[in-house]
Amino acid sequence: MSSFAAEQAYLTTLYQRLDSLRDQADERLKGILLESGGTPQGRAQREANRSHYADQLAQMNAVENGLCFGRLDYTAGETRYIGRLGLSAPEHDQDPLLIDWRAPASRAFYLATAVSPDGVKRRRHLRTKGRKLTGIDDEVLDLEAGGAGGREDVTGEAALLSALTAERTGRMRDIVETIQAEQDEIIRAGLNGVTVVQGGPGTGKTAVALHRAAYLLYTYRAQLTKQGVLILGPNATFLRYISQVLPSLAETGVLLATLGDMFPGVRARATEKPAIAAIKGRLDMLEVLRKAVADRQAVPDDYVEVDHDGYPLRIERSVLEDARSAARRSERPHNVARAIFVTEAIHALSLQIAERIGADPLGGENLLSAADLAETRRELREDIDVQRALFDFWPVLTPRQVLRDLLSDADRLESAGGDPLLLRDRDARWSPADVPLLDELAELLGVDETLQKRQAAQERREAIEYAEGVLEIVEGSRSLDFEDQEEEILSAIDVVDASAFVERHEVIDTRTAAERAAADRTWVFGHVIVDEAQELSPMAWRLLMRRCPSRSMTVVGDVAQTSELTGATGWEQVFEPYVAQRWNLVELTVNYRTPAEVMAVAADVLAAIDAALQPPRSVRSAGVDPWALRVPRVALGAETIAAVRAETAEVGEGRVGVLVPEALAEELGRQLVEAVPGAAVGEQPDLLNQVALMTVRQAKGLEFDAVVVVEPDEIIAESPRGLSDLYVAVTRATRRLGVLHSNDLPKVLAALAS
Ligand SMILES: Nc1ncnc2c1ncn2[C@@H]1O[C@H](COP(=O)(O)OP(=O)(O)OP(=O)(O)O)[C@@H](O)[C@H]1O
Repeated sequence: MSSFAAEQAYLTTLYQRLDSLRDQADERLKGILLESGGTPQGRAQREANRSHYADQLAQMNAVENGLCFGRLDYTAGETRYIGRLGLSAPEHDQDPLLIDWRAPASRAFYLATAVSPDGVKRRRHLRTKGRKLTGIDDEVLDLEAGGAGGREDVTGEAALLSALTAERTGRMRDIVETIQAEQDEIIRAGLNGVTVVQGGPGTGKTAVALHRAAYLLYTYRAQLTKQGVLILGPNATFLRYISQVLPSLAETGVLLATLGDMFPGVRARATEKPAIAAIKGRLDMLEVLRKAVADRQAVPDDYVEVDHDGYPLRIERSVLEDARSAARRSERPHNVARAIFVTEAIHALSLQIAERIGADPLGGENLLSAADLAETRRELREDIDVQRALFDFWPVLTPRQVLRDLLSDADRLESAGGDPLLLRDRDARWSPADVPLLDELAELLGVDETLQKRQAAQERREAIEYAEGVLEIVEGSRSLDFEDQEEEILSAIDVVDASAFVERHEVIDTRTAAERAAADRTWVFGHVIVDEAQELSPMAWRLLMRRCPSRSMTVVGDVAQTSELTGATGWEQVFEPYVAQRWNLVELTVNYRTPAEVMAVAADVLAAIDAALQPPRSVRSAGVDPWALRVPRVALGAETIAAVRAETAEVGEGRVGVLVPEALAEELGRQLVEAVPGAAVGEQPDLLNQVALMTVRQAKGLEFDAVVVVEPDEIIAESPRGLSDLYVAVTRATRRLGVLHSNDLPKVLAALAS
């Protein structure tokens, strides 16, 4: 049999095995779905089994394409097949049919080279379409057996180049078939500690981050399935761009989010001026927020008077000041310390009343007993007017309320020491830079647990009430009157039955850790991965560190691409405050995206950002020179359309990205859509369209077969980090780069001027 036929036969065996395992899981799942009743534990176990088989099925469905992509032949005669999933043989004592790419036994597939073959004689890449084998690429690694050939710095060169030159689709693909050695090292690093991956554009940072998530979930499954893994990306368009990678690797338990999603209940998507976002991102905001909360703990100029028990009761400033000092001294969050404030104030007021009504007319000791005083305190506590007055001086606050009030009220802002530039409309939508502020406020305010407990008790009471109603219908008996106190409920009804009923009917939480984490501000993740990490502000880092007290993190980024004004220009400044020196820096040096011709242009821009920075080395040339075209300003729209048409013709099914200055985005977008219906423009362009026009900020992390950069000098001028923006823009291309300009070409692009 030819080796092609033999490999096809093996693939067929693998798919048959996959089908049979899938049928088994399907049968079991159906069986479970038919079961009902049982004890609460039994139901919980059933739910666990259900989700186990459902996950298995989802995984097996996900790996249908590219199930097996590699084979290793060892000098000792052994052969291993590598794939997206491990497949055991039908007989338990036989070797596995397929080894998961993440298993230690697969490692040689990514690392073995002719110089250090690690016992591997031949690495074979299998190319497939559906269940059919379409091609085989072999690398002989045993120098004595036949010589290596090809390049020493990449593994699986043919397969790699075919992946890199493939047309883009608007969605990132997994790279599991061609992970390179320097990437593999990072993907398989241990779970603990902070790993910072610094790498130039196109070095595979995003790819590495995603494959690392898949690796960690495979290797530390029990721990991470419970706690979940968070991947934080720069914006929603980017998250959509990467959204297919983990499912194609059969992993779904990861929360993909932007900073704007990190405060449950808020979807912060509003855009704002970079300068405003920068103010919000600086650590000075901490003091402003502290002051804003303290300002809510106000006292009257003199006193307030309320009606208590038919008499006027004066609440003096000094009473409130003392109560406030006691509450502040506790250093508890505002809503938690409120109980102290109220207790202290009530105590002082009760003494005031005692003075009035218990004074001995003969000048002796106060006539009120301790019990009388306690009764007075109870009455004060229950007096709605007193409650209201105290609420005004120490209200229960929510983060949204405090931040909205602060940012929309010039007096509050000034009093808190906030920059007047922050002032905005009261009904303005939340922006991503607001989220760390909301989170910080949530910490400063805390949650009044008595309130929370009361709410939980109330919910349970309602459930019992409902259960009791159901039992009542069943028994055709008594009606009940519920009081506020739970104890009273306990004595009033046969709670054992009703609460047992509630328990039995409580919904078992079937959400994954990722889903539960998304709804819980205080969720602590097992691992946090941050992409485009250079953009995060110091305030945003504080939020993230709270979500990851174990500091088990992978942070990928490029300090030369920083756009945000409070973004990082060095990694020390980010991590020093949290982990001192205990973080690990690794670098990626090879650019897989951008061909050498384009990278030569980018290198000049990089040199202008910082002469000490080295551009990553391109792994290939495209054979096409980047172009620049000077056009009259009035013809910019028409010329952009013409360039888009020309580039579209060049890239076949591939994608064309038009990157424009912020100030021109709307107008050029409008003209483009008129001429090229379906072109993606606006705040969240749909990358599945063949042509997309956006600002550089939106294009962070994305790539296109052809990129047209419009008015580069304006891109530079728009921001103090304009050169970094231009660097990002020119490095988005996988094949072709063009520049349209009506003004002079910026000096950094002089190489294009010929
Ligand atoms: N080992 C690999 N095999 C195949 N393709 C790869 C490999 N590494 C990277 N790529 C491809 O190179 C391109 C760039 O990768 P990626 O987007 O992860 O880079 P990046 O470092 O995050 O870039 P940027 O900083 O510009 O956002 C992607 O299309 C990715 O699929």
